[in-house]
Amino acid sequence: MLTILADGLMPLVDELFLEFGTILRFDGRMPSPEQLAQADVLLVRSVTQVDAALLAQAPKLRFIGSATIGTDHLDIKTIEEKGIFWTAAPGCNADAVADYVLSAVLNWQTMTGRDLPALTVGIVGVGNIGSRLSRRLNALGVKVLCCDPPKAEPGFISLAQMLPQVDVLTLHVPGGSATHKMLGADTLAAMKNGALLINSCRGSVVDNAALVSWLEAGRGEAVLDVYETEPDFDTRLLGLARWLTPHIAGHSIEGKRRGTWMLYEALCRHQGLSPSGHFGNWLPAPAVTHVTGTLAEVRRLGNLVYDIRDDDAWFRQGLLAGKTFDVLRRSYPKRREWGSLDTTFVEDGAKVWALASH
Ligand SMILES: NC(=O)C1=CN([C@@H]2O[C@H](COP(=O)(O)OP(=O)(O)OC[C@H]3O[C@@H](n4cnc5c(N)ncnc54)[C@H](O)[C@@H]3O)[C@@H](O)[C@H]2O)C=CC1
Ligand SMILES: O=C(O)C(=O)[C@H](O)COP(=O)(O)O
Repeated sequence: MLTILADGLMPLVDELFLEFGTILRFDGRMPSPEQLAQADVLLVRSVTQVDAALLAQAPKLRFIGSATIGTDHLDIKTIEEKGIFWTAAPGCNADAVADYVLSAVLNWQTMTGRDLPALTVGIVGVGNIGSRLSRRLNALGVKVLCCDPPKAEPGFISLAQMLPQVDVLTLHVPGGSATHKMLGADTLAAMKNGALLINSCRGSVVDNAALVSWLEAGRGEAVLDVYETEPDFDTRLLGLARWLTPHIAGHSIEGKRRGTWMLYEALCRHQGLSPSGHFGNWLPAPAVTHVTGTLAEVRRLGNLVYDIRDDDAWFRQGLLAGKTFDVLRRSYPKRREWGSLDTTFVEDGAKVWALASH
């Protein structure tokens, strides 16, 4: 029997992992030394740094699973040197992040009175999130430019080519040394005047000091979910950024459950077992059933499923009330994905399907 040590906010842990042994839960960013000393399996979120210091306290550890897309909180070199198996959950909450960015783009476009087909959006990092976003924006008739040098697909362009052309620049690259401060004073200066920068990947990708100067100079606008200083929050951004959220772009119910399910499947494989059941059993019922409408109503429906402005207001009010970044993340309201809508569209259903599916 295994001792499984899991982040207290991870859903479905008891339901899926009890068959493997005993479950211990931890709250906050770090498990206690006593818990680590007992753990055979460690299940974490992005807030737990799995580094040499943590591993030194966990001599029995054989399996590490992170219910996240990003892996920059895992010291993979040290984990592998110790012969510990590790895995993450690629794509688990990609739809939720695509919903987040779509809401930012559509509400910003309405607010600034720009014409949707005249908008050019640049996507940097065209993996699980970037490609879903590209499909949705294309379905709405928005011009999309893509930058992803590791993929180097035909038609993709460099960041330097993209910066002066786009009205919206949205970042979807992994964190880590290769993308550290990819957006700094020079790159920001190369963007169009009045452009919108969206960062929902990792805070380390944007140089915070350069961003603050760029915003103070009135050169452009920003929508931010992640911060270089996280979990500390630079309060100057409150008066400078258009919409701010506390690293919740991927926090849908579906995305979180999918993340735990992917770790469960990986532990089954690691133990030579077959998963019992399938993920569909754990999906919540559709949020809204049988919506009928036209493509013109996509915007209204989009805000019904997810409206970034509500999360911005909730975050600002929480900070004003003295709550910390981490406390707010822990109390994030329940949120569904576009895919939870059961829609029947009377006009151009194919386009709407592209928005709601991956
Ligand atoms: N704010 C939030 O709640 C969430 C944030 N994320 C972040 O978003 C990131 C992206 O997620 P996915 O799309 O699922 O990852 P992915 O691994 O599917 O795609 C990342 C893409 O970035 C590309 N890339 C790498 N270096 C690049 C560079 N220098 N320039 C341009 N492209 C580059 C890769 O080739 C790849 O296609 C994650 O690594 C994670 O850090 C993910 C989920 C939730
Ligand atoms: O998946 C990722 O990568 C993320 O950034 C997560 O969505 C962050 O969520 P938690 O670590 O709070 O689960």
